[in-house]
Amino acid sequence: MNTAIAHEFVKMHGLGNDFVVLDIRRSGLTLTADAVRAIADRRRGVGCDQLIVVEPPRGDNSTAWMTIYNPDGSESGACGNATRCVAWLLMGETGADRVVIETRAGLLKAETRGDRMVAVDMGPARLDWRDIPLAEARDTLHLGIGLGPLSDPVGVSMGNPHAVFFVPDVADVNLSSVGSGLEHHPLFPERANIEIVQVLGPEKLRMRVWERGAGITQACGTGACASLVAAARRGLTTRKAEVVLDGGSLFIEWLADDHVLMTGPVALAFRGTLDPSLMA
Ligand SMILES: N[C@@H](CCC[C@H](N)C(=O)O)C(=O)O
Repeated sequence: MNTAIAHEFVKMHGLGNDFVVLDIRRSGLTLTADAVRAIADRRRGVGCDQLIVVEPPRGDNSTAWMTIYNPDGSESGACGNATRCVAWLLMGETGADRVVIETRAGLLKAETRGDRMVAVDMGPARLDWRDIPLAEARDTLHLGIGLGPLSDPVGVSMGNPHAVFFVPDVADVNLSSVGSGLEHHPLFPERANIEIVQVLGPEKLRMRVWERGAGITQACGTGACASLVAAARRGLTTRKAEVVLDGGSLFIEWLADDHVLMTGPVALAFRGTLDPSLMA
């Protein structure tokens, strides 16, 4: 471990879902959960919704491995907005217009769609209760749980767990008061990301999110994918929709092979150097 070295980072976001991106492909840094929490702290660290570590590829078919940490120090298998950001950085390095990134959710293929727009194949939506995972066998189309005004979500795994609740109007739900209770519901042994979704039309959804390990964020890429899959499964939309989040829109398509394609913007805010004390 080389925690004494000051590490350079890039601060990026996708629709206001913000990330500290640490490229350790040459430095070989090992991060503790305490270091993740310190870097993600918005007052004493840099501050972010997720800390993203770019590592050397583990297989032959990708450019890099990406590890995703939430600000509470926990690790997630997937992050849609960060995948676009990291893909954009890696494509910028080589000048290529496509790249493959390895994650715990598998190999994710990304390609540029013009100026700071990136499309990522987020892999297949997984709908079996064991994949989410749930604590017991249930029909993932009707999980049958609820809290306050929210009831009966759809369960979807995009490499991370999601519970999608449909509501008449997202503005009427106090997400801060129900988010944590649903994230920690006993049905979700690995906790869950919680989406509330309003159907605006057959190809348009409005979504707000309470992210596992992070709380309310302005956008969640995997949450947008899970919401479109849940809406299409319930017959509320077609398999393609614009998902309007607090931070802006993502364009999601659930392809015939069950893979979910996500297209949206990336933004680079600044570059900086982490003080070694944050990693001690
Ligand atoms: N912001 C993300 C999801 C980040 C991980 C999530 N909080 C989890 O714990 O699964 C996205 O854009 O998908």
